[in-house]
Order: sequence, then structure tokens, then C-alpha cells
Amino acid sequence: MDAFGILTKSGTFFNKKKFANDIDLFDSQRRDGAEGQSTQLPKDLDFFGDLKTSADKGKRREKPKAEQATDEVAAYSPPSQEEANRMRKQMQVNVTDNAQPPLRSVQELQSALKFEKYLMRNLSFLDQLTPVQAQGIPLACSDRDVLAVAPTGSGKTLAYLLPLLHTLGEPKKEGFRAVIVSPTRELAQQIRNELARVGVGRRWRVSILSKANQATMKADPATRSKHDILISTPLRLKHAIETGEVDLSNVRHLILDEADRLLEMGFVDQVDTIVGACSHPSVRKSLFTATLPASVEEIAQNILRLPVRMIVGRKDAAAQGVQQKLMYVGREDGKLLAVRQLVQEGQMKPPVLIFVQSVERANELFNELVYDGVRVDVIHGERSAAQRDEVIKQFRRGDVWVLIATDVLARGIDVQAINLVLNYDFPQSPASYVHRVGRTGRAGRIGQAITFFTNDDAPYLKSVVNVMKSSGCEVPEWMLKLKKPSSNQRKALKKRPIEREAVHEAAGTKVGRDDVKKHKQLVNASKRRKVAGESGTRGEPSGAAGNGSASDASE
Ligand SMILES: Nc1ncnc2c1ncn2[C@@H]1O[C@H](COP(=O)(O)OP(=O)(O)OP(=O)(O)O)[C@@H](O)[C@H]1O
Repeated sequence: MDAFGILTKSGTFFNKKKFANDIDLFDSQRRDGAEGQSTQLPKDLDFFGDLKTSADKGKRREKPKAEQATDEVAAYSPPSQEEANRMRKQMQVNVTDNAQPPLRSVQELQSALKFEKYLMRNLSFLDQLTPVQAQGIPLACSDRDVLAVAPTGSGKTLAYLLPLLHTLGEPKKEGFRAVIVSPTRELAQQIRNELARVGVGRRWRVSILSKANQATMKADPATRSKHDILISTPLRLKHAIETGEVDLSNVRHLILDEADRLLEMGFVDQVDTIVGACSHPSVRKSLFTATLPASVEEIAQNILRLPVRMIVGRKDAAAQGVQQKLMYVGREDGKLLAVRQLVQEGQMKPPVLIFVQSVERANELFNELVYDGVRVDVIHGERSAAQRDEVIKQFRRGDVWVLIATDVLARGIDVQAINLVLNYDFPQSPASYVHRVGRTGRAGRIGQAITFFTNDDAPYLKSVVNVMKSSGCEVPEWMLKLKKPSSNQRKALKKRPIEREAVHEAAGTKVGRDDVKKHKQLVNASKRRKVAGESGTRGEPSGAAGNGSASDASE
């Protein structure tokens, strides 16, 4: 059904003329077969469904211009301490260690850090480094654990992938040497695609842990040694560790993407198992995130060894390119009317991502909008993996104009063209708000975010208002004077308007007793260390056998 030029039953009209440029954009993407830079699917998959880069074909290639250009490496002179500080100030970068100065340009990856030519060639699409890359890459290339917090859409993925490929050097048949953990399958796939893009020219063997390759590794342990990098969601990886299907004892780099989410209840027990399994004495751990509540930071610091902490911009603020609005809709039933109004007014300029709080809510809204003639689809944890993949593909291609999602899509997913994020249901926490609205306004673009609120949401407004204010948005004076929700109100939010389970549904897991226990243990361990004057984190890991296992830390 065509979303454009359709008069809907509620009198809603998608104006095809008005969105002509957008239609052209998608049509030309389809013509070129492009799916957005970072999301192109890898061209070759090996027998695991894993990634093979073009070098695997053994073809001779013409040397591209970009590669020729990197034959001559410019001389590098490091910035003085004063200049480094000036650069940091300009980029709004705060770092706890001055040792590694930020880079001034993409070229300095080669001149200062000795990045190899194949990597430089693959980076020819970058004009300049973002702040998290300019400071984060030299840090991650040094021999330190890193805790990095930077806004949504600011290029954190390359900030950890580039140092990873650079320090791994070349593929070796020694088994997994790097593990990247992501809270969702969708994000894991996106990370793999980004690796495909920047890893071209080396025979990197990248594997996303799945039922299929778990079975292969179980049946034929020799295949385990053929891999370099493993990407996984925590639950699957924990299971594979416990059943002996993967061996992480040779891992030198452990990266937690969306780290604060991974250290929340629901995941922390799984992550603890993973950290413990990465038992090599020289394993380096990096945590990347856009939000870091203080309580989670304590846990993060517990699993790191002498970490460098880097904050870009204001912690827990939304990205600057997101224009944020709050919209009062009265009661629950006002939401649908408001959506139709937005469509009518032409404010729902596709592509649009709508967040709701649960699977049921997603399906309900889908049924309403699909009858309105909107080209809409829905994604949540109860759809099959294949369906989810297909929906995302269609959304990226522009075949789906409005995508309704639970928080399964709130983190990490990079669809550059998203014009509007609509919080149909009020987010459960400031962090959830920041990540949801961060699906737009990425990589320096401008995007819109609208958050509906009802009378029932009023007590919780303050937390979102605070995020908006610290991101530089104008908010009405009366909202700034609102009281903070009480702890009982905060607890109640998690249950309203219906049982809100979407967050844990993202990983197919729920908060269990083990999680609650682990969480308490980690927080207590952190407190004890503070009392003992160890300033948390910056001490040695307290895990048995020095492996930094978070669970051991508290024992
Ligand atoms: N130096 C750069 N110049 C221009 N675009 C870039 C640069 N680095 C990364 N990008 C692009 O910016 C987009 C956002 O990057 P990425 O997904 O890594 O953001 P992120 O910080 O991880 O966001 P989130 O917190 O939402 O996960 C991607 O499309 C990526 O290709």
C-alpha cells in the first residue's frame, strides 16, 4: 500500500508532493543498491555466515587513489600539552589522563599511530575525526582500559573498531582474540557491517555468535581457531561459555558497546561470566556508551583496570543535533489523535521511528496505522530474527516509512536518514530517553524528537526536561519548576501504563534473582573499596587469578 497520496479513514493525508525529495532519496538508494553507509551488508559470507573480506578472493586489484595517497606519510609533531588541552576544550572532551594527546586529523592515524595502509584506504570516506575518535583512538591504542562516554551518533563504533583492528595487526589462526558484546542482535549485526567496511583488505574472520555457528564449533572444535573477532549478545555468549562451545582465554580485547545497558540488571550476571572467561592476563577492556548513570559507573569501574575515563560533551545529555519537543496529549486515547494530527500537519516527515513501551502496544498501534494507509511496520522481541532483519532492511531502504519499535531498537541502531523520533509512550528513564531520541540527529545531522505526555506522565516529566535543558533545548519555565518524582513514583513508572517489559525483552531475558544478587554484590564491592580509600576503580581488578571477574570482586 502506498503511504503517499492516500486519504486515510481518519482524514489523514500523506502528501506525496511535499515529500518528493525524500522519495527520490530512497529511489536513488534503491537504484544504487545502497543501504546507507554504515549498514551495507557484507558481500561475502563464509560457511559460518561469517564475514570474508575481499582479500579472501585473492584477486589482484588496481591500487586505488586513496592508497597511493597514503604511500607518503606526513611527518608528525605531537601537540604541546597546551595545544592538546586547547583542542580538548574545543571538542568538549574531558579525560582523566593526559598521556595521549588527541589527533588533529584523519591523516594523523597514520603519521602518529602508524595505522596501516589498508585501514587508511578504507577510511577515505572520513573527512575528519569526531571528538570521541580524535581522543578515544589514541587512548584505545595505548595499553589502557578505557571508559568512554560520548553522545549518540558521534562515531563511537569506529572509535573502538579502528584501534581494535590496528592493535590486532593481522588475522591469526589462534582463536578469538577480540570480543565485542552488544545488548541486541540488531546492533551486533550493525557492528559486523561496520567491521566489514573498515576491514577490507585483510582476511579478518569475524563471527556473530548464533545457534548455527555454536553448533559448528561444538561439532568441530578445530573451527574455533579460525576466528579473530567474536560479536555477541550477552545471553548467547554466556551460554556458549558455559557449554564450552567458545573459549575466550586468548582474548586480548573485550569491548562492551552500550556498556551502561550491559551493566544493568538483566544483563550484569551474563556480562560477569563473559568478563571472567576473558582470562588472559593482558586482556584490555573498553566500555563505550552514550549514558552512564552514577550507579552503573561504579560497576563499570569495578571491572576495569586503571582505566582512562573520557567524557565527550555533557554526560547523559541528548545529542546536539536533536531538536526536542514535549507534547501534551491529555490521556492515553489522545495519543492516536495526536499522531493523526501530526501526519495531517506534515510533521511526520518519513522516515519516522515511533517508540512504545511494550509488544502489545506496538501491535495495537501498528493495527491502527496500517488501516490509516501509512506504510508502517513493527519491530519487537516477539518477532522472529528473520522478520526483524527484514523489517530493518526495509526501513533502511525506505520501503517502510514509519517503524514502530519497543526499546529493542532504542540503542545503537544507525539509520542516518531518520527525520523524526516519536516517543508515543513516555520513556522509562532519562537514559532510555537519550538513546531513543538519539536515533535521529546522527553524525552531525539535524533531527526532530517529539515526546507525548499525558496527565499520568506529569510526575515524570522533570527527568526528561532536565535532559532537554542540558542538551541546550528551550523548555518552558513551569516545567523547570516541576518536582522530581519520588522513589515510589519512579518505581510506579516501570509498571505504567501497562506492564513495561520492553527493556529486557530486547535481550530475550528478564531480571532474575541472580541478576539482583550480582548487582548488589558489585555495588557493595565498589562501596567497600571506596571506604578503603582505593578510589574505586583505579585500583587493580579484584577478580580471582587477576582476571577482573566482576563476580570475584565482591568475594
Ligand atoms: N568521522 C566521521 N565523520 C562522519 N561520519 C562518521 C564519522 N565517524 C562515524 N561516522 C558515522 O556516524 C554515524 C554514527 O556513528 P555510530 O553509530 O558509531 O555512533 P555512536 O556514537 O555509536 O551512536 P550510539 O550511541 O547511538 O550507538 C555512522 O553512520 C557512522 O558511519
